[in-house]
Amino acid sequence: MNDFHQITVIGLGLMGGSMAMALKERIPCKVVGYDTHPETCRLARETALVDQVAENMAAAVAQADLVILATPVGSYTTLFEAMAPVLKPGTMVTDLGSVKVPAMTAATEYLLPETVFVGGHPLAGSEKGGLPAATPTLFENAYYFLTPDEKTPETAINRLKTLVSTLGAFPVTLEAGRHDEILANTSHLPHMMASLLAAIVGEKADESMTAFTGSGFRDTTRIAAGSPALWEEIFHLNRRQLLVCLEDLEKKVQAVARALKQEDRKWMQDFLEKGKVFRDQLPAAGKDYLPAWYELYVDIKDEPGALATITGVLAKAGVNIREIEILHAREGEKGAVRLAFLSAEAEQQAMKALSGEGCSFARSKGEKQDAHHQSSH
Ligand SMILES: NC(=O)c1ccc[n+]([C@@H]2O[C@H](COP(=O)([O-])OP(=O)(O)OC[C@H]3O[C@@H](n4cnc5c(N)ncnc54)[C@H](O)[C@@H]3O)[C@@H](O)[C@H]2O)c1
Ligand SMILES: O=C(O)C(=O)C[C@]1(C(=O)O)C=C[C@@H](O)C=C1
Repeated sequence: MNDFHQITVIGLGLMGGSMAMALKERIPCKVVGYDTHPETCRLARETALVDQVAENMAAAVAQADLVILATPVGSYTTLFEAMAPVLKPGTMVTDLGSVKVPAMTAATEYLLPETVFVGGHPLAGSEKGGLPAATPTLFENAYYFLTPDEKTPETAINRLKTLVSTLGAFPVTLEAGRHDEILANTSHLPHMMASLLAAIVGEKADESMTAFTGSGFRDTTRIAAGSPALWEEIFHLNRRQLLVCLEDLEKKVQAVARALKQEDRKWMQDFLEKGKVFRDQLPAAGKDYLPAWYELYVDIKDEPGALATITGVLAKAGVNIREIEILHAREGEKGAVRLAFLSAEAEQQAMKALSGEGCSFARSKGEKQDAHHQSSH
């Protein structure tokens, strides 16, 4: 149960705006917001994003039971220093920042001992920034890291876990250093690779190349459109871990180049095979943390209304879809929709309902089941 009477969100951009919306929808408490950008404050007031947009940081946090920082991590030291004398004793502070060791260090250094800081980081976001890009569903079905340390009271961790679960996310507790190591590999390096790919084509200043960027290039570079200021800061703050990743990358690039030069096609085939195997099993990755998923891959023709047919059939059958994802869809061609359910029962119900409509689908175990096969059971 939520026991925060007032939650204050500092920074009302993509992440803070989404957090404020989600809190307003799901948590019965007063939500106060603060941002240094006047246009963001104006929009927040105009759209009634929060119950109150504070005039200054001190006013925003003075009565808060929980403060959530949703600003760039580089701003934390100044913010912590300014809020430390204003916070009520026992107030909890958390954040949404992408790098956790510097956040934990700044909190220890600048917040008073009676303030409880627990680092947080939802593994959800977008390349688009600012309040206009915010959405209340951003945290649904997302992993949400919490990085307490050995001094963090268990009750504080549990209060945040409850809040995170109420937002529809999956709380995962991790040591801050381990978090930064993992995210260097799975988020920060990919962002750098996307920017590298964008640079390779962009710097050629060749119009044909820009024109002929297909979905492969677009898929692999989407995140390069993220805020340069935000990402430069993330790279800088996690540079130690990122440099380890880059050393690994350098070795791998050299190995690939060597195989090409030596025409070692077997090596290349094996390398590509390993990548495919890893990528193919990704939806199941993280199952140590997530409750078991029951997944169906439904074949669809990529045409208007195809998705609505599936969701309509399942809604009629009263089946709750936990996650939905469109895969490999290209205009006018066949694609697939990945549906995830939380129980085997829901998956069974979905299979029954879909086969009744003549849909073909595969289960995540890989066994192909078509409408005929299903309806004969
Ligand atoms: N963008 C993502 O996909 C993503 C995902 C997870 C976590 N994060 C983290 O969330 C945080 C916010 O990122 P975002 O994408 O929402 O950025 P954003 O630019 O959309 O929003 C940041 C907001 O903070 C405000 N701000 C900046 N300094 C401030 C200060 N000192 N006081 C008050 N307001 C201030 C800005 O005016 C802006 O409105 C970052 O720490 C980032 O690492 C981002
Ligand atoms: O999907 C995206 O656009 C993101 O960049 C989200 C993403 C990521 O998955 O790497 C990026 C940075 C955040 O710290 C968390 C999530």
